[in-house]
Amino acid sequence: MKAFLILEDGTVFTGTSIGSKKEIISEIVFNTSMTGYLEVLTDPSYAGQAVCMTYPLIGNYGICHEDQESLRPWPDGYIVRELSRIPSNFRCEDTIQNFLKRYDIPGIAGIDTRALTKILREKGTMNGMITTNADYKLEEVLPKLKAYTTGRVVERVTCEEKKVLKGSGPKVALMDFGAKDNIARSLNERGCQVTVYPAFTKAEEILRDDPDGIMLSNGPGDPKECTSIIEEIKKLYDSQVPIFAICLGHQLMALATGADTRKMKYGHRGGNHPVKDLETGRVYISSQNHGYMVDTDTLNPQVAVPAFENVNDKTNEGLKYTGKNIFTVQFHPEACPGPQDSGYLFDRFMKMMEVSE
Ligand SMILES: N[C@@H](CCC(=O)O)C(=O)O
Repeated sequence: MKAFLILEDGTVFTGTSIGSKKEIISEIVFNTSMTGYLEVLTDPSYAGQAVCMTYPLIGNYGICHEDQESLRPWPDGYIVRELSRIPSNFRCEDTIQNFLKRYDIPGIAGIDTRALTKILREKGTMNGMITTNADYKLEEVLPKLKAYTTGRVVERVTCEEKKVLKGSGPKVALMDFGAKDNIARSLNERGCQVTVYPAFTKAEEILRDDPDGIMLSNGPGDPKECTSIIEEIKKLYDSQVPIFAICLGHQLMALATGADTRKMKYGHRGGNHPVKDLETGRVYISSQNHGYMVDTDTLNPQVAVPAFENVNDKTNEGLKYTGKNIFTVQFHPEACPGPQDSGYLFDRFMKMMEVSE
């Protein structure tokens, strides 16, 4: 069956329908990772977006549930050049096709994903529609695409109840704004006892549990939509508990302490983004997935200073908080998929918790 991807600028791609036949409108973004499509699909930060994989063959090693970053796939839609019909891998338990169908996620295959990516890079991220309805009327679709906004998405992806994961070491409170499982895993591997809290938990409740450290997770959407969460993060900042934050967590901490964030032209999503540690000058290759960034012009150096910078476009990739045991990164040190270069940042967090004992 044919499917159509209609972009806000009027471009239409015709391909083959994959997954569900449902019609969706979403923000269209691209990810340049060459592998790890399952981790991308199950990364809650993609909620509210339809993701185009630029690698031309997707699905060839199938779905292995153990590799998932959360319980389900989250994108509104999925866009690929070629979908492997017969995955080959001894760990394979399912196909992308079935996986998308099971969760009612529509997609489109067989389109020129390079052409699509070039449009998004030149004009910036835009909204689009994936539909199997060949009788669509462009003049009716385009105003809908222009009017569409992602809105609040953290509430869709956060856990419902607080849960304690095994461990005997330092107690870490992990705020789940849409956390990838590998964040808790990276902490567990270092012996931490991780307690995962729903995104809207009050700071008082977290602090009452007396954590040794607080971890603010990644998550979907525009950080400025998270107004009530930002209020709680202000209180966490005022406590003396060491804090480490990733991606959305990094943006929320910046907003909570008076800095501003803004939307990037087309964001960073992929497994090979070079980031420079501004203290040592060393460059690490990082996994990234973000469409917003902290505007360093709005930083008050008495509150926070840049700690990492993207080597490609010089955008901010991390902050160190002045006089505080707090540091935050825009990239994903837990990787998955991606290079393990920056995994040492979890060790730094462990040291921060030791020092503050
Ligand atoms: N939703 C935010 C953060 C992404 C994340 O935490 O992975 C952004 O796109 O910039």
